[in-house]
Amino acid sequence: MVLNPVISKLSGKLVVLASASPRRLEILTNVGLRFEVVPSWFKETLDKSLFKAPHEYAVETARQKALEVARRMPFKHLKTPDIVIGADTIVTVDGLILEKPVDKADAYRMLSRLSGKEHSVCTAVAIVLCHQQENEEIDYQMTDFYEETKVKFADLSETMLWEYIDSGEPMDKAGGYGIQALGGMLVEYIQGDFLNVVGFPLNRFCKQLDLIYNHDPVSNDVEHSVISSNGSLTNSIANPSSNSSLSSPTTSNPHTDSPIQNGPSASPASKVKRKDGQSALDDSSWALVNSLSKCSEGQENVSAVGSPVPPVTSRRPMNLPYVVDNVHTDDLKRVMELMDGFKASKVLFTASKLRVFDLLETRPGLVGAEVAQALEASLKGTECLLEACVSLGLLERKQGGSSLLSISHQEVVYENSRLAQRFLQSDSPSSLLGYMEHCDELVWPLFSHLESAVREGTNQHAKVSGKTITTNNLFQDLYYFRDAQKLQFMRAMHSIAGVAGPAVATAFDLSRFKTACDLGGCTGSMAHELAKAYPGLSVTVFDLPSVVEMSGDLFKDKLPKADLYILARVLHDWTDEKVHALLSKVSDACTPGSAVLVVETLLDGTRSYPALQSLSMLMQTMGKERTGSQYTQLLRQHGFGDVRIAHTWNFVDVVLAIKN
Ligand SMILES: Cc1cn([C@@H]2O[C@H](COP(=O)(O)OP(=O)(O)OP(=O)(O)O)[C@@H](O)[C@H]2O)c(=O)[nH]c1=O
Repeated sequence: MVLNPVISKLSGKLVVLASASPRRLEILTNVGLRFEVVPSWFKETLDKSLFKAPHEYAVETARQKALEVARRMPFKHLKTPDIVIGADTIVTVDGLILEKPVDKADAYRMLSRLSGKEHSVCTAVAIVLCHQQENEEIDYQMTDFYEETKVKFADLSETMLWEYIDSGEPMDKAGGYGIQALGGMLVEYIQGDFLNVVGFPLNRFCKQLDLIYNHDPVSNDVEHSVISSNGSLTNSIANPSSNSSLSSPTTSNPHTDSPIQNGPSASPASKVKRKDGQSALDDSSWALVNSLSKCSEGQENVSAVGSPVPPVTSRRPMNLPYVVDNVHTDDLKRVMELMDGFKASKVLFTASKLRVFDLLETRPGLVGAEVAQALEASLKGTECLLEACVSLGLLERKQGGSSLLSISHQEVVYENSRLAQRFLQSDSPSSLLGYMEHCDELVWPLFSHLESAVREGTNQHAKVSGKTITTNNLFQDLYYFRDAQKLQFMRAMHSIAGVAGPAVATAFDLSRFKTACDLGGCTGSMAHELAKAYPGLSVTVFDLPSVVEMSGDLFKDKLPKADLYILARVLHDWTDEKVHALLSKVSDACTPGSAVLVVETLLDGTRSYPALQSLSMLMQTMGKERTGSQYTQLLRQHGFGDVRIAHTWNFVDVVLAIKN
């Protein structure tokens, strides 16, 4: 091949593309490369929070994809490749990593985020060179790189967005679009390598091959990780022909600062050194990975630091935990978090109820015994609770660092974390204590009957309080039954509106409206936020007689006149039948050009908060959360033609619908 002497260097070698992406296959085929495709089984589930920058996540994923295939082929395909190429493409916007959408709602979420903005597309490529030695062991050498391209999207209308999503194109593509096809119509400009966006940075790949195959190994400075067959690793100058001269497989542990032998005990992610000499994970990740590896691996593996690691031959796949353990570690961490979720919630509720955060606001730096005394609680229980709060990031332990073993309890003092100062102190403007109390007292007991709720499809109050709650007596018999319950519910709604209100008020420009009426507006905190954001807007609150002065039943009484109606966390309480009844009333009260602002948590198929909240509504009211398109459809059926959706990434999202 005249055009590219680099590609021709690969002829006669068994080159494997560890990717199922048809785009990568096409790009490499087009330049005359001969290769086999063996899609990687590596699941893209690395914990993104463990990486300092998005490209590090992509690089590590590409490495794992390539390594998985390189390690699998000798056993499953009974042949050893010479070179395995893995890649991973991610889109980053607003500090978020977008991969392939899981469904249409996810694609919608991604594309609406990209609309009108510039974002980055990063493709990482990992190249694994495999060399079978005479004793049949295999040496793996790896090099990696990433390429970044900026892409600017035009403003996308709802119609355009949905037409594109309905074309099916977004589903197998990072960020939910394909620049090479219909998605090209969404793009205003790009800065950088086009093929990098499509999924493979060909130019950079050729340069990398050139460094590997055409340069004098002594003069080139391509540093890359080397994983020998026994799982150990070092950094070396690229020189596949001289694998016998690899330097000793040691690197240093950032925690001990002592040289350690990287045996199979080290986490795959922490084990591989990056080109810049940094571990792919930061220090805190070391602690996490190492502690988790204690759970998932044998003790002798963990204690292998400094001790010789028994050689592993290519015939012993069971002793090659490199890829497998990484997947298991992430999955195990996730499942442990889920199993413990209820304990964490209860720790949060209990510490809030005992007013631990208020105490430490007024008296920061108390020792456990002082907290116990102030709470009139046991020392043993208080210390356990405080430590649990520290582990959950609610409190900070001061003096003596993080090791409980190295300090006596007397020296340990506690302070509120930033999160607690913001959301858990009762005098904070964004305090969530009211909502937390509601979750603890009302929602928590209902959730112990989740199985019945799922089987029966009804609310579970009869099991908890012996009271039958139907949609006819929902508020009077449930939330407003006694003064104490009413106040608790009002505090809950008030605290959510306090946190979500500013984002709701500014999700759309509402300055053209002169009068607004918050239907079911409870304590008026959402109304207050709107009035604050729009000084020209006069807002009234309409709710049941026991709640406000301007009172009435949304379903029975005449609605006050306004040119903007607000329905904040109201529709999710009701069945579709009741929602139709309510929207028809609101629509009748609207004149053309006036509007309704629906404030709800929108189901999007990905976030857990709306999905769990939907179960909560089933158990409380027999209502449910809905998707943006379900609300759009409902509103259109009631004469609201122009429907727009804004995601606030807060408790609630916002739908603005203008009456025809
Ligand atoms: C932004 C963009 C992305 N893509 C495709 O998005 C997938 C990313 O996913 P991945 O996880 O990197 O790869 P994969 O498809 O799952 O394959 P695999 O390598 O087996 O993980 C790749 O396909 C890319 O082409 C396009 O086709 N066009 C674009 O404009």
